[in-house]
Amino acid sequence: MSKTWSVEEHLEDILRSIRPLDPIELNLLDAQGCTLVDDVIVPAALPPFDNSSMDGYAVRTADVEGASEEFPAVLSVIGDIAAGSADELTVGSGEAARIMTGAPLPPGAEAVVPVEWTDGGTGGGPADSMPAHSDAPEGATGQVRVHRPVHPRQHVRAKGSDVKPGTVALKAGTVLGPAQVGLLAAIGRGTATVRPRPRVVVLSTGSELVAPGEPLGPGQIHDANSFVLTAAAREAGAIPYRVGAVADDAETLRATIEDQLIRADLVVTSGGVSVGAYDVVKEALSRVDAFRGGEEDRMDAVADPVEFRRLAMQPGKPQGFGLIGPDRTPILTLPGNPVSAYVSFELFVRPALRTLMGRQPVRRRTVRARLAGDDALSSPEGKRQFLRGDYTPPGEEDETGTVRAVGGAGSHLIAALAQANALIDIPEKTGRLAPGDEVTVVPLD
Ligand SMILES: Nc1nc2c(c(=O)[nH]1)N[C@H]1C(S)=C(S)[C@@H](COP(=O)(O)OP(=O)(O)OC[C@H]3O[C@@H](n4cnc5c(N)ncnc54)[C@H](O)[C@@H]3O)O[C@H]1N2
Ligand code: MOO
Repeated sequence: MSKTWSVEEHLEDILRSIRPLDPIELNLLDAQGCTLVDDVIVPAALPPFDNSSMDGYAVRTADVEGASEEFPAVLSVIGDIAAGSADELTVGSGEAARIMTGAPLPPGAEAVVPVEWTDGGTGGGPADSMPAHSDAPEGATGQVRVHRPVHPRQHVRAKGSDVKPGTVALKAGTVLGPAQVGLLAAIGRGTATVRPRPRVVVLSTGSELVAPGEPLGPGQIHDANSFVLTAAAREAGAIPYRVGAVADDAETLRATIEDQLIRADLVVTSGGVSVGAYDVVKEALSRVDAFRGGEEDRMDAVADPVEFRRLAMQPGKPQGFGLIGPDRTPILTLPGNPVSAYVSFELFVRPALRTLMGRQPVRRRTVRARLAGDDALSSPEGKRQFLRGDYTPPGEEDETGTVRAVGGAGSHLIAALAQANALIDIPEKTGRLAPGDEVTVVPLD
């Protein structure tokens, strides 16, 4: 009998064979969710110039010293400085320029008085706001009464106070989320050099499979796996291509996979890897010359056929992995039982995708939790079991969270899988778990 692999051995073997995808330059929004390859250096100061943080009046501080509502400082308004303005206004002694948030601080001015600390040029009490320029163009002229003093640089955002030129804006390895995309845009970068999202071809196999939405004939079931695997691949950050279910015919399957290789950085199949007479994935891919890709690649193909293995794991015992075709595209062949396929995705495909994307860590985090519920759990000794769980994180009174098993161990139980938010990871040597025992949990968030 051939060797039984542990979960870790199988995963290590996969990760050893997979390299991050070559970097490409993408437009900013296309780079969202991708990993930066190099440090991004700030080209110029941000903000690029001293500017106002308030709508108000740019003044010299000496002119408003000691100002109060009772004894206001009266200044001549010399004009408007709107955001985006390139006007050359200089604020002299006894003068103020009406200034908008984000507008460059004019030469001569040292601080900004918010409009609420003035009469807004009306000659009345404290202003709430400025009248729209289009309605009251005279607001940029005349006099303004200032009711409070300001200190130097008050309400001024200094040039470079956000980032300075030559500093690192984002480090290599950063995943570009909305805020990081925003920073790159702010420093003027229209593109980013990142690891692209991997393209994943997802195939399910089985002559019993019918697409959802189509009626079932005798002995048929709806194809769930290609949907769950496509959705999981997308959630992991990949670009999935779902190929409809392929019937149990080795030549059709081989030809379908070969056709798909052109758009695949990784191929995932489900079903057909067990020991039955119609286990077509095994039949199609264990032939050493299955994907020659040309005479010159023959030796590669011989050296690396897809290897089918038995894992000490439940669900997910039968697995296959290899590198196929001229580009040695990784292929993971997952078992057909829907829960087995999904758990296998989480344990093996997701880390492979994260490796292709250059993302760390490649594995999901684990937490410790206490087993909730009234019943003890049994687990097959010698096999690592992944039960579906409903995990509640630690609360105010509870330092370790709790987890309750949902559904049974059966790998056909799709409804329970849909209720779960975690996997309960039970080691090979554990045969029984009682309520209150501590267990390892893999939250699926
Ligand atoms: N004699 C043995 N039989 C089986 C063994 C074994 O060791 N000895 N292992 C069992 C285990 S464990 C698993 S897991 C399955 C894996 O079988 P396959 O990968 O060959 O999968 P299939 O036979 O194609 O399908 C299994 C099961 O899942 C249903 N299925 C398949 N694809 C889909 C899909 N896309 N959507 C929904 N359901 C799907 C299929 O109808 C079968 O019921 O083998 C055991 N047998
Ligand atoms: O491994 Mo099977 O996946 O136990 O149902």
